[in-house]
Amino acid sequence: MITHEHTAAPPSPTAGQGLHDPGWPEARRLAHECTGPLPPARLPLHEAAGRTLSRPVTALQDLPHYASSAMDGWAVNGAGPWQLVPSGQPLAPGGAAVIATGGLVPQGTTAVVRKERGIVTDAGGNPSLELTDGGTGAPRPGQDVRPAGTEALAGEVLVPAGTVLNPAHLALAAVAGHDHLEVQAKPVVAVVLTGSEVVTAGVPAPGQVRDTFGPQLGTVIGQLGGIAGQFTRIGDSFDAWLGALADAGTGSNRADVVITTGGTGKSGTDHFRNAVAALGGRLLLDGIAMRPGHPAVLAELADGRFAVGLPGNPLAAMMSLATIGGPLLAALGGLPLADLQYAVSGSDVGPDAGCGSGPGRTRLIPCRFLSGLAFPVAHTGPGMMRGLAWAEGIMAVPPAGVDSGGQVPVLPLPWAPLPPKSARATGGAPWHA
Ligand SMILES: Nc1nc2c(c(=O)[nH]1)N[C@H]1C(S)=C(S)[C@@H](COP(=O)(O)OP(=O)(O)OC[C@H]3O[C@@H](n4cnc5c(N)ncnc54)[C@H](O)[C@@H]3O)O[C@H]1N2
Ligand code: MOO
Repeated sequence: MITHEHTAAPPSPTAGQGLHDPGWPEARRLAHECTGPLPPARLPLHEAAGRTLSRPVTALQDLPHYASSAMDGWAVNGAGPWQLVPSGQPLAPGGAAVIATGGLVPQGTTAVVRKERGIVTDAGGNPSLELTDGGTGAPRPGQDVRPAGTEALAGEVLVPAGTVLNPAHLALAAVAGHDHLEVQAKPVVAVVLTGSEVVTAGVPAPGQVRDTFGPQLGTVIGQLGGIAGQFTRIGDSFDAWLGALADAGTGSNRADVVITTGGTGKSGTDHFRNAVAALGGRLLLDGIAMRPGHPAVLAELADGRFAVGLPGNPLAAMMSLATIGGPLLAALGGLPLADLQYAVSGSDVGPDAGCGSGPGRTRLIPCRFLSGLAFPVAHTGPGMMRGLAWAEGIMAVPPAGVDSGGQVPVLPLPWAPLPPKSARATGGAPWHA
C-alpha cells in the first residue's frame, strides 16, 4: 500500500558527514554508546510485570498496618469467662467481642479465642463467653492475634531498584500501598516502510514484492527490548520520505526511535540521508563494513529521535537491525551491550574480498548448530528470508574468514537464545580483522 506519494527534487546531497564505514564490532559499540538510558517511566502496577524497577518499593506504613485476628472467634481481654460486648468497642478486662479472621482487634485485646474453643451462654440477656473445655486461665497473650508490623516496618525497602518485577513483587507493592511504580523505560519505536513496489497481501505480480517487514518487525522490536509504535507505509518519493520521517513518532504517537526500511542506497530514489539532512539531523553511522547490510545508517534527528535506516533487502535489513538496532534499543532501555558469544565453526569460510580497494567486511550468516559446531544455512542471499527462518543463530565471520574448527562470534536470534555453550563453544576468542 502506498500513501503520501508526491514527487519533488531532493535537496542537495548530505554534505560533509565525513564518516567511514566502521567495522562490525565498532558499529555495534557505536550504536550502543551514542545514547544513555531513557528516564524512568511511571507505570500502573498491572503494566509493570517484567520491567526493571528504577526506584525501590518501600512500605508506606507498617505491614500489616493494624493488629488483626488470625482466626474467627472472639477478641478477649484477660481470663474468662468474659462478658460479651458489641464489636468495635474497647475491651475492658473480662470483656470479649465477636471477631472474624483479619478483623481489627479492639483496643484492650490480649488474645483471640477461636470459635471452636468457646461457647456463649446467655443468662437473662447478659451473654457471656466460656471456654468449651471449662478452662478459666487467660489464653496466652497474643494468641491468634497478628500484630502490626510483623511483615515490614514503615519505610522498609521491600523491593530494591534493579529488580526485574515478577507478579508477586507487584502484589507486594499493592499491599504496601503503591498504585504506580517507577521502572526503566523501554524505547518506543515507530516504523516507516517504504517502497512503491511493496504489497501487503496476496501473491505479488512481477515487479511487486510482498512486504517482509510488516509481519515480523513489531515482534522483533519487542524481542529487542523496544515497544513497537506506529507503522506507516510510503512510496519512494522524497516528499513522502520527508513527511514520514518528520511525523513518525511525534505528537500522540511519540517514539524514541524511527526505523525505516529501504532507501539506504545512493541512487536518486534512495532518500534516507537527504531526508535526515533536510530535517536538520546528523548521521552517526553511515554504512557498516558488513554484508549483507552494508548500507545501514544510524542518525539522530534534531528533536532527539534516533533514525535507523535498514536496507530494503530483507535479510540485509534484519542483519542491520541485529547489529545496530539491538544495541541502540538496549542502551535506551538501560541494558548493557550484549557480550559476543563464540562457537566453533563447522565450515571453512574464506576471507572477504572487500569492495574494490576497501577493507574486507564481516559476513553475517544465519547458521545452525550440529554436533556442537556452527554451520551456515542455505538460502542466505541478501533478499532471502528462507535461511533465517530455520536458523538458530547468526555467525559473524570476521573479514579474515574462519577455518573449520576455529572460533567464530555468534549472535542469538531476537526470538531464541543460542544453544547452551556446551553445545557450541569452548570459550571466547579475540576479534581478529
Ligand atoms: N549500485 C549499487 N546498487 C546497490 C548497492 C550498491 O552498493 N550499489 N547496494 C545494494 C545493497 S547491498 C543493498 S542492501 C540495497 C539497499 O537498498 P535500499 O536500502 O536502497 O532499498 P531499496 O532500493 O528500496 O530496496 C532494495 C530491495 O529491497 C526490496 N524491499 C524493499 N522493501 C521491502 C519489503 N518491505 N519487503 C520485501 N522487500 C523489500 C526492494 O523491492 C528491493 O528489491 O541496494 C543494493 N543496490
Ligand atoms: O546490504 Mo545488501 O545486502 O548487502 O543486500
